[in-house]
Amino acid sequence: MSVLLIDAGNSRLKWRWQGDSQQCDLADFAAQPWPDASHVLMASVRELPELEAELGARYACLHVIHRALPQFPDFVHCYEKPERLGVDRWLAMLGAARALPTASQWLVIDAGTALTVDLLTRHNNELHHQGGYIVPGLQLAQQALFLRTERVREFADEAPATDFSLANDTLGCVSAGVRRQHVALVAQLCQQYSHASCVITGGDGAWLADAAGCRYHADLVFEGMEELCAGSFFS
Ligand SMILES: Nc1ncnc2c1ncn2[C@@H]1O[C@H](COP(=O)(O)OP(=O)(O)OP(=O)(O)O)[C@@H](O)[C@H]1O
Ligand SMILES: CC(C)(CO)[C@@H](O)C(=O)NCCC(=O)O
Ligand SMILES: [K+]
Repeated sequence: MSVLLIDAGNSRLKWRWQGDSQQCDLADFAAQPWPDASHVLMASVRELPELEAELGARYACLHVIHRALPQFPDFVHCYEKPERLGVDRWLAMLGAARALPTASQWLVIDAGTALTVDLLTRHNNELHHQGGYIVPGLQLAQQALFLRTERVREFADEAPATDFSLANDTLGCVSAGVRRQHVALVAQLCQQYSHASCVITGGDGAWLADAAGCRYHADLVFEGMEELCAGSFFS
C-alpha cells in the first residue's frame, strides 16, 4: 500500500509520495498538486485547521498525529509527559533507528526552525529516549538578534555568511556566529557521546552535517513515518 506522508513543521510543509519528496512554505499548501493517494499520514508540530480540512475533504483515509505516541511497542520515553515531546523529534528517532539499524546509540539532530538534539539508546531490542535539547534554529536565532537590538540589522549592502569563519560586518557576524554555535554544539555532543551514531536531518542539516563531519539524512521524519506504516498503524 502506498501512503502519502506529510511532515508539517513550523515553517515548511514536506510530503513524500512513492519515494519522491517535495516541499513548500506552509502558506502555499493549497496551490500544490496533491497526488491521488488512498491513505495519508500527516505528522504536524502545530495546529493547521485549514490544511487538515482541505486534506480531510480530499482524502477518505487521513491520519494526523500531533504528538509523540505515549505507548509505542519497544519504545521507552524519558519525558514524564511523553505527549509533550514533539512528534517530529519522536519520528526522527524512529527514523534514525530504521536508517542505521546496526547502531545501538544515536544522536539525532534536526536542524529546522528549531534545532533539536535527542539521544537514543537500544537496550535488549527496546529503544530508550535518553533526553535532548531544543535551541533556536539558524533563522530564528538571527531573527531574535535583529528583533531585540537596535543596531544589529540586516543591512542591505551586506551578505550573510555561508560558513563560520570570523566575519567583518554586522550581517556576517550574526550569520557566521549562529552557524558557529550550532557546529560547536554538535562537535561537543559528538565528543561526549563518542559511541553514538550522529545523524543530522532538517532544512539546515546538510550544511551542518558537512561542517561538523557528521552523517546527513535528508528526512528522518519520513523514515520514522515509514516505520509507523510498516507496523500496524493502518490496520
Ligand atoms: N527551500 C527552502 N526554503 C526555505 N527554507 C529552506 C529551504 N531549504 C533549506 N531551508 C532552511 O531550512 C530551514 C527550515 O528547516 P525545515 O524545513 O526542516 O524546518 P521546519 O520543518 O519548518 O521546522 P521545524 O520542523 O523545526 O518546525 C530554514 O531555516 C532554512 O534556512
Ligand atoms: C521543538 C520543535 C518545535 C521542533 O520542531 C517541536 O519538536 C515541538 O514543538 N516540540 C514540542 C516540545 C518538546 O519537544 O518538548
Ligand atoms: K522538521
